[in-house]
Amino acid sequence: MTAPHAVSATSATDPSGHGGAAVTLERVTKTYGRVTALDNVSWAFRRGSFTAIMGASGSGKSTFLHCASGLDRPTSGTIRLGETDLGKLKETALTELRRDRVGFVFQGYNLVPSMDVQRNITLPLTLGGRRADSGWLTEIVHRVGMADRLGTKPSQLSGGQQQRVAVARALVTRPEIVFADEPTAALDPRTAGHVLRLLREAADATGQTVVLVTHDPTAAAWADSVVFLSEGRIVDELARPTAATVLNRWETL
Ligand SMILES: Nc1ncnc2c1ncn2[C@@H]1O[C@H](COP(=O)(O)OP(=O)(O)OP(=O)(O)O)[C@@H](O)[C@H]1O
Repeated sequence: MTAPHAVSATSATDPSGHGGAAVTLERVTKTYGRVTALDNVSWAFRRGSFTAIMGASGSGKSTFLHCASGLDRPTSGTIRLGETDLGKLKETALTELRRDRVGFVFQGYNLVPSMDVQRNITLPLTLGGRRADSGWLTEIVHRVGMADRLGTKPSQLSGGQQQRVAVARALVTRPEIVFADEPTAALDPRTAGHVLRLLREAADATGQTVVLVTHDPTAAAWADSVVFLSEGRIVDELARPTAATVLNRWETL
């Protein structure tokens, strides 16, 4: 499956300031001992945009995603989700923010084996003591094509089906932003295309902001723009990417 031409943004930055940004990083640095994994990074993800993050192994992609999503705290700098300064939140509040306002999709699906598809999808709501909005639940279950598998356990699903359940789980709280870390790395190209289409739809149909970490130029081509990391810094941005232009830019970095 090939990616459609990117449809909306030509830039992930927000020229109007923080008001239009889902997540803003200001001079964010993350060090591990002597290693500087993120080096004074500033960036804003415009609401409703779909951005791919690319870079060589060790360039800081996972660190970027973990800091931007509140999974980890930077050594210095400021990260805001909307107007909320993550650095000002205590651990419990940060956990609740991640559960209620952020969606995550990982390479390994991370479904709970003992729970059926429906319970896996609604888990973030259950953990937050909330009930599913039945209209929204029905919509996302149909969107990911799992309406007839709600009683199935993850072990009875293919990798692509499990990842579609994980996407539904990421969307069930209507998060402001969805972070996806190599979500298609274990999938064949056609199945990967199905999963990427779901992320594209999340941005286009529901205005969610999507940030995708990937090594794959074909996957990156589903995004509105590609941000390139090298040695912990943002070194380039490519708008309206195609697999060919991503590959070309990658080779000339
Ligand atoms: N927990 C950690 N402890 C020490 N060093 C770390 C830790 N996490 C990351 N690093 C280092 O920080 C740098 C950036 O790592 P990061 O995992 O963010 O890169 P990446 O671009 O996601 O790599 P890959 O594509 O291989 O997953 C690397 O030099 C890595 O060794």
